[in-house]
Amino acid sequence: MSKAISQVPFAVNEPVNSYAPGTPEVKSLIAQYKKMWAEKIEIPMVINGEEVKTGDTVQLQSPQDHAHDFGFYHRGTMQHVDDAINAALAAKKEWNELGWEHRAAIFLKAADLLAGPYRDVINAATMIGQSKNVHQAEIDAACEFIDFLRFNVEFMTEMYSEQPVSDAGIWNRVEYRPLEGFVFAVTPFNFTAISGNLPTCMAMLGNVVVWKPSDKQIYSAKVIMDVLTEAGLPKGVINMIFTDGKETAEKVLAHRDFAGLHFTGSTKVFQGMWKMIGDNIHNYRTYPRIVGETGGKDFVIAHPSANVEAVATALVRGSFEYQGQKCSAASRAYIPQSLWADVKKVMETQIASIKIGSPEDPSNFVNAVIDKNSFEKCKGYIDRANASGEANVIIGGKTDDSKGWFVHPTVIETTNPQYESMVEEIFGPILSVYVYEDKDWAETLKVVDSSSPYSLTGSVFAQDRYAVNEAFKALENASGNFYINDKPTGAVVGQQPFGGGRASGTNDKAGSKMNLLRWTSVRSIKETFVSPKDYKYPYLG
Ligand SMILES: NC(=O)c1ccc[n+]([C@@H]2O[C@H](COP(=O)([O-])OP(=O)(O)OC[C@H]3O[C@@H](n4cnc5c(N)ncnc54)[C@H](O)[C@@H]3O)[C@@H](O)[C@H]2O)c1
Ligand SMILES: N[C@@H](CCC=O)C(=O)O
Repeated sequence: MSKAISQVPFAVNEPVNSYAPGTPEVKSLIAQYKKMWAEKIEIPMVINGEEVKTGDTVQLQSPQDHAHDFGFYHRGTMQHVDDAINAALAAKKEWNELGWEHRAAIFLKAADLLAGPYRDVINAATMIGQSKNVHQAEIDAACEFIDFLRFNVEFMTEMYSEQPVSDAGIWNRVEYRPLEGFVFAVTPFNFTAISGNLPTCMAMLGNVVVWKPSDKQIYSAKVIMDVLTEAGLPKGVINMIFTDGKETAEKVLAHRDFAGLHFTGSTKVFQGMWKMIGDNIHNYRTYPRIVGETGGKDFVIAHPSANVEAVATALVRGSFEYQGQKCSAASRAYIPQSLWADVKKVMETQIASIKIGSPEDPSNFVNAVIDKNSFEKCKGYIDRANASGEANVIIGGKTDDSKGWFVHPTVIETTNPQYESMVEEIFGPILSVYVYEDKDWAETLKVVDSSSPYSLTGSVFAQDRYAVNEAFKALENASGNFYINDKPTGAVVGQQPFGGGRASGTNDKAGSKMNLLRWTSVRSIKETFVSPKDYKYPYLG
């Protein structure tokens, strides 16, 4: 244990590389991409620090070229789930007893490895497996993940420093114990950083983890595990398994030592897991912590005083970066009649200049959606809008699955603010727009607040400060992250703590002290220096 109270390095956000044409960093990253594209990677599970190869292999296909398989992973069974739980529980005592500085050092080292020798590798894996362009890979897989690691170390020490006051003659302390048992991280395909953050932030606090990444993010998940291993993470602390989601949940969530779920993914899956936890509530040693960040139907509302170019640009970037596959993506917009023709014109011009294709060419702004299911889902919304009497596809609408899962940036205009694409999460490059009469601003704020079950992110655009304030108040519970004159995506760790309420999650704010607190169970300690020796109150003589 520690014999000093030490200060961790001050966390600052990792600078984002430009990858401008001709720069050394873009040459290096594209060379890495080509190298990894040509390899056939074999990806085992990692249980108790050992690579586990089952022989039941699944090919990995790239979204931008579905005929190209870049490797395979080993699929596990329920026996591997048991093995992972047992490995985690076996590692618990030693990991918990290791001083926090040693735990912190491992994750700080992982951050430095990602910032240095692994930067191209994790970015390239994210480009190949998840179809992100160089900028989207850089802000996610490199920068956001590095930020999570460094800031969480700082938040952990801030949290540990928060101590109660003590009256004369006594010393009050609190200690932040890890949860009793093991914790379960279930992560989505769309952010490498989230996949890295969910298991690591819990492990940092002394917890032991069973981690099930999405089968669509396995390549970059492997890189995360490689980095953690090189950084010195002891065996069994984080166990990575590639097993069926539902079956795994049924097994893990029925275990007596299950102590917490850290989930990011769709609302329906999270609700199913919450229900399973409820059904098992009598089986547990302790009440499990449940943290879930889930779906979104994120809004942009413009006031008649808004700047046209700013609105149009926020819609183009907010809706189409990473093909709209961000939980924060702008997917419904409310534009006043007086601005609509101009906003539409700027959007048409900007979208016409967007290049679509493989991330291997950094000039492609839009790449492929994750898989066939997503492609079909997007196509369904486009086809139904084309056939609908109350909606029109006014920009884009083209899809092409001949080589990869490409859906062109699409804008649907509808006369019905309750139209399906205005209220349902699509998770693709499709923006729906409802044009309102300028006089209906206040009524439209009510529609924004009430027409979707989600409450993740949202933006208001206005130059009129009274209008900003009106939206701020009317939309108080309509989003967990609220933006004024900015797009609703791109939260930065340490700057905009991220998460939403209603059907969007438990709003425990990833990358913040609020989240870390959920993975601890506080013990209060009171020590009396000179203990009383008589039961009588002073006035009883
Ligand atoms: N709010 C946020 O911070 C945030 C961030 C990223 C993504 N998301 C959401 O995630 C979704 C997209 O990610 P996705 O497609 O990977 O989500 P998903 O719900 O399909 O999968 C998430 C994880 O759950 C697992 N899973 C799937 N079915 C399961 C089941 N029945 N039981 C247990 N586990 C199961 C998957 O294998 C994966 O690991 C979107 O809804 C998006 O809004 C939210
Ligand atoms: N933190 C990211 C969203 C992650 C969800 O997919 C953002 O703010 O855009």
